[in-house]
Amino acid sequence: MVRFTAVGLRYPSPDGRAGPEALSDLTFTLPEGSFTWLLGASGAGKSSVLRLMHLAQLPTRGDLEVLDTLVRPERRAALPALRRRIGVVFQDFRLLPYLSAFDNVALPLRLAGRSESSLRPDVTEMLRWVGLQGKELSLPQQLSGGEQQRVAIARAVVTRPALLVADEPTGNLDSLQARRLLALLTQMNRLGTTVVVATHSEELVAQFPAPSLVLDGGRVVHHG
Ligand SMILES: Nc1ncnc2c1ncn2[C@@H]1O[C@H](COP(=O)(O)OP(=O)(O)OP(=O)(O)O)[C@@H](O)[C@H]1O
Repeated sequence: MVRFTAVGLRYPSPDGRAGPEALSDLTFTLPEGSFTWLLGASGAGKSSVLRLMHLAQLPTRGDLEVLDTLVRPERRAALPALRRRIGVVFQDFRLLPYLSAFDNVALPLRLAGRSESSLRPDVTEMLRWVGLQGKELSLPQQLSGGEQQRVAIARAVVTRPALLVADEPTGNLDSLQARRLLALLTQMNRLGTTVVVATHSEELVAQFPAPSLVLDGGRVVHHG
């Protein structure tokens, strides 16, 4: 479950002083196991909301609960463990260019201290799930955009996250690849993961109907 209660976010301005609020008075709840579209014009605050959800940013006011944990600056020590339960997919993939598809997907498991023998079947299964069997040894530059994004999805879900957030994950894909990617995200959702996807694509939203959270000027203008 993700709950925002009167959350505000203020980024520092270039002179180091507090800038204007990028997000104001956000109050909403995303139930466990839900799928939510995050919509709004450019600059409305979608990425900022997702950054709060995956704990890359802390609110400057209000209460934020992620996976039933109240996120507070004074509880910073608890954040790394909470972050490990959250998967993130970015528009620009953010794969490590010098690692193979296998090693990109294996990375979060290696960072969590999993042994090589125990992670190998999980990584192989994830790459098969996203349709990349046979491409395990390919470097990102040897893969198409859609294939790279599928590696990024496999990397985000290999740890079996309880929450998966995706920021414009289909922005660099053609419509067929975008539909395939959404099919994977909805499949994860059916398996119990809470999923939040920010997008500009009305076409995609029409193809995968689900509740939406709509932002305008850093405020929620519709949820449902
Ligand atoms: N690191 C930052 N420092 C200062 N201001 C920021 C920062 N990141 C975002 N903002 C501001 O916060 C507001 C919301 O930006 P955000 O990136 O969340 O919008 P968005 O809806 O994701 O836009 P887009 O669809 O273009 O990605 C904007 O006014 C933006 O200028």
